[in-house]
Amino acid sequence: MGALAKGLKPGLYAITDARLTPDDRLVSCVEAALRGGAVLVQYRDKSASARERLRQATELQAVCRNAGVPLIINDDPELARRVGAAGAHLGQRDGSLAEARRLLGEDAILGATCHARLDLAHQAVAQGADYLAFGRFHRSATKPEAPAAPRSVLTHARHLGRPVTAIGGITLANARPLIEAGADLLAVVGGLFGGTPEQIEATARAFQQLFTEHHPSCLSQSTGAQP
Ligand SMILES: Cc1ncc(COP(=O)(O)OP(=O)(O)O)c(N)n1
Ligand SMILES: Cc1nc(C(=O)O)sc1CCOP(=O)(O)O
Ligand SMILES: [Mg+2]
Repeated sequence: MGALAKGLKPGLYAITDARLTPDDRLVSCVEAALRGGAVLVQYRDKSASARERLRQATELQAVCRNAGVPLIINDDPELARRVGAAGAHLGQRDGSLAEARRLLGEDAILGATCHARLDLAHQAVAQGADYLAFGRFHRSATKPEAPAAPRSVLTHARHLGRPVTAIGGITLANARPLIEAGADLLAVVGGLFGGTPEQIEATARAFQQLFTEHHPSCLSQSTGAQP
């Protein structure tokens, strides 16, 4: 499998977190994930002020642009517009995908949370989502209240013709069956951003290696890995 629509590539989707990637290490942690080959980054912060969020998102946009990797802003299409990010991720209570599309334009990447529900995925596609996120697949310290999802939803969702993202409690130890079930992207917070920048880089590289093993032709350009 090669590149997906809108320049998306199969691989690790690194999601920031106010606890694990606090302000003083946000940029170094994301840079480490990018060095390890993360193919997509999401800025997700539920606690910072609007002013802090603008500054942090601006910094991450510069880092991601340098790396040639799209930055997605969680919950907030207006912030995505202000910092020139590639797109936004919206959950079921985060407002309309159609309005986000109007605000950000046709080229923007819009992601939608679908939990374990294919009906929500169908709706999201009809409303213009570019990728579909399902989860949670394992216990998540980041979002323990997220409803559980079976791996089979990843396989079924492939028929919808949008990149399929898995999220929730994903680690190197449990990632492979999710890729085998059909995940194009693995969205990870705790299973990536727990350690030092060196550890984050190594973990990101190991996630990417799982994709390379599953799709031997698809990642050599993005990671620099030899086939
Ligand atoms: C890639 C990805 N998938 C799912 C989510 C969760 O979105 P949402 O349900 O809106 O919950 P919050 O992240 O806003 O707490 C996500 N952010 N990213
Ligand atoms: C933000 C989020 N959304 C989820 C969902 O199921 O929709 S699970 C989740 C948390 C992901 O963090 P971690 O990798 O640490 O479990
Ligand atoms: Mg949300």
